[in-house]
Amino acid sequence: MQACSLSATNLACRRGDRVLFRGLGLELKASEALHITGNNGIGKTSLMRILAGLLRQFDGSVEHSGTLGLVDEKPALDPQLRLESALHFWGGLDGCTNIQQNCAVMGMDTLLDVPFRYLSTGQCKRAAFVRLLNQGTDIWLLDEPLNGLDADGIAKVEALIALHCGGGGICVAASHQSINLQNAKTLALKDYAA
Ligand SMILES: Nc1ncnc2c1ncn2[C@@H]1O[C@H](COP(=O)(O)OP(=O)(O)OP(=O)(O)O)[C@@H](O)[C@H]1O
Repeated sequence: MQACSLSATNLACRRGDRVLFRGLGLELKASEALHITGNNGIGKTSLMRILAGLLRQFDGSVEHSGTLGLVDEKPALDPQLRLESALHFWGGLDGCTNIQQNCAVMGMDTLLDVPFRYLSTGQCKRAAFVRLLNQGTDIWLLDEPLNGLDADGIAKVEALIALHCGGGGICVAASHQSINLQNAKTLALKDYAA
């Protein structure tokens, strides 16, 4: 993995007529993790989408080196396809050769024949993490990564994050839930509320 970094300077976000936050800065280097906290509607998803380059900030700048992978509520897996085929569509583009192995890591290897649309909420979240593993990106942006997961799923995701950061990756997780992120910094979005 290349040495990665992620920083944001003086960020502001506006949705519709409302400025949600302003003056937000963060700086992460290889092996670091950040937990972004805040109540419903404060702007966590908006911030994650800005960091991912999917939403334009109102002010400020974001810089990164290394590849980005986002896990959110929309895993972009084709609901009409069997899980295996849906994963292979993206896996082919990502050049991933160990899709089966990543499915096993998330406990999804017995569900490969099931159409994606039939998966439960927690199974969809696990599939989203399989996709993230398949991508092999340096910087993980995780929006509510534990939503829908049972205790086993939570333990698996927390272990994956620890492994990712231990190997030089960066993880930013936005959640109102507590997450066991080793040595993580915390950013309370309310401190930047406009
Ligand atoms: N396209 C949009 N136009 C106008 N307002 C929007 C738009 N998208 C989101 N918002 C508003 O921006 C605010 C922040 O939404 P966001 O999803 O970022 O919050 P959040 O902290 O992730 O919330 P939650 O914890 O409930 O997931 C909300 O009040 C939401 O209604």
